[in-house]
Parts: sequence; C-alpha cells; structure tokens
Amino acid sequence: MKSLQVKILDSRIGSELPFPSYATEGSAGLDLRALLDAPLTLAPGETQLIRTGLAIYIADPGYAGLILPRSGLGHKHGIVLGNLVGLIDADYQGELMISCWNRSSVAFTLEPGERLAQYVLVPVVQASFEVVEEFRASERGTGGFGSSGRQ
Ligand SMILES: O=c1ccn([C@H]2C[C@H](O)[C@@H](COP(=O)(O)OP(=O)(O)OP(=O)(O)O)O2)c(=O)[nH]1
Ligand SMILES: [Mg+2]
Repeated sequence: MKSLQVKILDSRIGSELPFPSYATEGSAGLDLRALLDAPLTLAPGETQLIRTGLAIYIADPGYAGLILPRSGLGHKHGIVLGNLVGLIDADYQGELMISCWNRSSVAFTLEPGERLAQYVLVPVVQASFEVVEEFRASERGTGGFGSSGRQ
C-alpha cells in the first residue's frame, strides 16, 4: 500500500462525511463524496463541477490518479463524468473536482455527501521519444479501427 499526503479542505470531512476509505479488501477505488451545502438538481444534459473537499498530492511521477464514474449511478441514472475520465497528475496539489454530467433525459438530484465517483491510484510510465524514419515491421502494421473484422 502506498502512502500519499492528503489535505482536508473542509471540516465536514471527518465529521459529517467520512474520510474516504476502501470499502472492501479488494476495492480498487475510493469513493468520493459530493461536498455540497444543499441538494443539487442536474437537469437532463447539465454538467456541474462538484467539490470533494480533498486534495491528494501523489508527488511520485510514477503514479497518477483516475476519477471514474460509479457503475450504479452511471448505468441506472446516467450520472457520469463530463470529462468521461478525470486524470489527476502526480504534481497536482489542488482540490479534487468531479465534473458531474447528467447524460440522461430526466433530472437527477445529488444529495450532500453522496458517493458520486471513485478515485483510483494507477502506475504510470513516462516515455521519452526517439524519432525514426521507419519502424521494424510488426504483425499488425498500421491496421486498426476494426481491421481484423468483427468475429
Ligand atoms: O476530473 C478531474 C480532472 C482533473 N482534475 C485536476 C487534476 C489534474 O491534474 C488537473 C488538470 O487536469 P487535465 O490535465 O486533465 O486538464 P487540462 O484541461 O489539461 O488542464 P491543465 O491545463 O491545468 O492541465 O485538474 C480534477 O480535479 N478532476
Ligand atoms: Mg493538462
């Protein structure tokens, strides 16, 4: 388990709202809660940036954070992320923000403290680039976008 520095930016976290934790031994993600003063209704198609009250400083460029939707909210209610996936850089020290998009055709009301999305810490490899004229031939070559058919 990797240890990361975190700042709690709102005193409701740790009192009214629990500090994020892994729900089960095998959980990949930490649920992030909507830091709201009051319920917030998202009209169909509307997107709002939601505070979490947390800043997580990864520091090590060999890791990044991902903010991902929760499957239940996404599948049943069409509540997903306006940026589809949030990528949190290792050097980001600001508040984690969730772009919340109601992609459904009905209004959805977010409750204060509701678990809205999840944060996953992932390993990252930064690349350096060597410019070449030709690549050594590979089996796939330049084929893509369905070049191998559907079956
Ligand atoms: O869902 C998200 C996505 C990003 N961020 C923060 C952390 C991330 O490190 C920073 C920048 O994100 P990104 O590089 O994806 O956005 P950008 O539009 O390229 O902004 P910038 O010019 O600041 O890099 O914003 C969030 O809090 N939530
Ligand atoms: Mg960027």
